[in-house]
Amino acid sequence: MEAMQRIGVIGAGAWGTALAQTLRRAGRDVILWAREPEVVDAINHRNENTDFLPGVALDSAIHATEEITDALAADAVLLVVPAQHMRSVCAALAPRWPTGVPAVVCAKGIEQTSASLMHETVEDVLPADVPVAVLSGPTFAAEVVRGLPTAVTLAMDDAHVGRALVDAIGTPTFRPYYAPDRIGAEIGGAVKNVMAIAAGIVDGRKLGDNARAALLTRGLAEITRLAVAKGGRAETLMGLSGLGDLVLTASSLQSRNYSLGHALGEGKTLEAVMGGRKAVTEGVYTASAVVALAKDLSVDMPICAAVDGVLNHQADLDETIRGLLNRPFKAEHSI
Ligand SMILES: NC(=O)C1=CN([C@@H]2O[C@H](COP(=O)(O)OP(=O)(O)OC[C@H]3O[C@@H](n4cnc5c(N)ncnc54)[C@H](O)[C@@H]3O)[C@@H](O)[C@H]2O)C=CC1
Ligand SMILES: O=C(CO)COP(=O)(O)O
Repeated sequence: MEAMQRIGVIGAGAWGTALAQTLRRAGRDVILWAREPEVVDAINHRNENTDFLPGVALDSAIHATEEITDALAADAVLLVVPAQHMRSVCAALAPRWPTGVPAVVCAKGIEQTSASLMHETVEDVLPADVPVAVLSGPTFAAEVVRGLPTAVTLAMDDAHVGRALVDAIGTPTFRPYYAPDRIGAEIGGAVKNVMAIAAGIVDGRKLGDNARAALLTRGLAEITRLAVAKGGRAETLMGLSGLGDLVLTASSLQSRNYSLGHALGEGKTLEAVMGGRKAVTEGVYTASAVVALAKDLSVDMPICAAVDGVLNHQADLDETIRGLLNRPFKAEHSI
């Protein structure tokens, strides 16, 4: 397969911007679509994304555009819009998508209206010949954009295209590991956001380090059950896009999801926290979608259901915690 030199990036939030900078470090030509004209202007004229990733000097060769289809003049296209907007954005791209050019899903979430994973949503809308990969893993944009060492999972069935994408995106400080399992990679990335909200609640409520460790371990068991029921591999969840991202996101106030949970645990309301935020907090939307998906697949996901109850059904926080702690004792592994 020919080397991929020109890469389109759809979405110039924090993550799309950090990926564009990474691609420049890898020596690629980058065209970055931003929804906001002021973001296009700031990137092209001041080499900074003042709205979504302020304070970092971007490579001056990153070309931002307001015209979404400009980003399709590329050898591969990264899709970096919030999960609930992925379908409408892909619908705008579909009629002009170049034959056979791979798409890489970089969002982490499950669609609320359909309980679809992002690669399923993208495949629903883009032409059938588009190979769709998933990029996921422990990656705070603010660290990636500065070139701090990071490793990720690049998942797709086709190892040949996967290898070409790894070569196009990878640098010594941004190391993609190929995996064949998109389902596992996506479920790990999406559901860890819900677990991070739960872990933030545990810490904000001062329930202790033991409780956080228990939550994360049982949370990983929940995530793995869902991934396997959907057709993914358990081993993927032990990798960067599973355990790796869960550990990162569920233990740092840098995370929008964890910090939301932390504030809820301290007694703030969802409206008060979200009202002051421009950045997307994916776990808020994925919580209800994951509960619907788990129901479809008959998978028990008590932690996700508890988070959904608190966020979307006015469940009392302390009663919800008591409910989880009073579940019947059971074997640690299915026997
Ligand atoms: N920020 C991070 O560290 C990481 C984020 N991600 C994922 O990347 C995805 C994008 O997140 P961020 O770049 O952090 O976003 P952000 O929170 O920095 O910015 C919000 C983004 O949403 C876009 N947006 C708002 N309304 C829209 C609409 N109607 N249609 C299309 N786009 C719209 C804005 O243009 C902006 O690009 C999310 O799924 C997130 O989970 C993944 C890895 C790391
Ligand atoms: O996905 C992320 C890190 O891997 C970013 O997490 P937050 O969206 O919670 O900030």
